[in-house]
Amino acid sequence: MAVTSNPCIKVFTRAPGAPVSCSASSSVRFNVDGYPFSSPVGELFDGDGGSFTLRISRRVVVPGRTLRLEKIEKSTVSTPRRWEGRLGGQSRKALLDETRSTAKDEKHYSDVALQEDEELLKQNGAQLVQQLEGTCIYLVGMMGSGKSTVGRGLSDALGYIFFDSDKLVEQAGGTTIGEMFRTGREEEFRNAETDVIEQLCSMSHLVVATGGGAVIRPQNWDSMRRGITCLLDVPVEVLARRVVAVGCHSRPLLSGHASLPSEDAAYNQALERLTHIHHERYNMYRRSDVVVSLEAIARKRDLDIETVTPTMIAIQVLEEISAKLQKDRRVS
Ligand SMILES: Nc1ncnc2c1ncn2[C@@H]1O[C@H](COP(=O)(O)OP(=O)(O)O)[C@@H](O)[C@H]1O
Ligand SMILES: O=C(O)C1=C[C@@H](OP(=O)(O)O)[C@@H](O)[C@H](O)C1
Repeated sequence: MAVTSNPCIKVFTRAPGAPVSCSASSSVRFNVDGYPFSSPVGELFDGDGGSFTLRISRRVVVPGRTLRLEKIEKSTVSTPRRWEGRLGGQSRKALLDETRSTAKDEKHYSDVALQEDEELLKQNGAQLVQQLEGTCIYLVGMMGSGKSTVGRGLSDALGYIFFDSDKLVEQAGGTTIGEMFRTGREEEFRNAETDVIEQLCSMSHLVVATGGGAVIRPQNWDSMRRGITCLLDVPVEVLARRVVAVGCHSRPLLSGHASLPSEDAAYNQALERLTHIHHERYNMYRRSDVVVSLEAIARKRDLDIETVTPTMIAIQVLEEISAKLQKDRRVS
């Protein structure tokens, strides 16, 4: 993933040879490997019908390849709806699967109840997207708090694009996070994470699952403050159970060098490390614009905390963000 200032990229219309007609108020929206960009046509030059070159004035991620233009829109603030067809179905299914597997005891949740939540999430998403006007959402929180799982569902409900910053760091470095930590390159990982977050923050219509440690760097906050930050607050005992269930190999801060004799031992080790990290970072996590607490959702719905589904959490995230936006509007 290369970062370039003032890059020029060649853009082709969907149908080669089709005329490109843009008015001064148009904006061009397209995506590169799933990264959405938009650029006012003021920066567009060399149009020749089927293709034209676009100068991008902001710092953006440019893989240096030919792009296919998806749409030219008449307004600089465009709706993200056009992404729905491509991304929506799949991530909605993923969230539903995750939610169903979370509802381990099927007696807790009938299909009707699950569908009602799904419906509510969709409705809340459709309402909030109007208020958000493309503002990005950054999910922060401890390892295992559900940033990736909940983030996918949120992006689907909003018609936003979802990114997991850990995955982008791995793609950029051509290695795994586990490998970077194992070979003593945590600093390199943190720098790459900062780069990725900085690049993402120049875009719009994104839900970003940040890495659990993104909050430790003020520079990351400077980037994330361009959007809305949301903390997923999950008790450490729940986190430990989750990460042990999937194995700690992809979370190097939790896995030791020696393999542990039992699941109990793995749980105790994870709990101890998570408690320590949580204590160290607590004040940084609390800087988030909104806080979504798993305990509060469980109380509100009169549920056992372990049975709160990702869909329920995504609904709460939308509610908290909506309340924050309304409050901000009242104040200004
Ligand atoms: N609400 C939930 N209930 C039960 N398990 C969950 C929930 N949310 C996430 N998980 C599980 O916890 C693990 C960690 O979730 P993940 O989304 O990867 O967290 P993060 O991105 O914050 O590290 C995954 O195995 C996921 O399936
Ligand atoms: O808390 C941390 O410092 C880390 C959290 C991980 O991300 P998840 O929160 O997605 O597990 C990953 O970025 C890396 O292992 C470091």
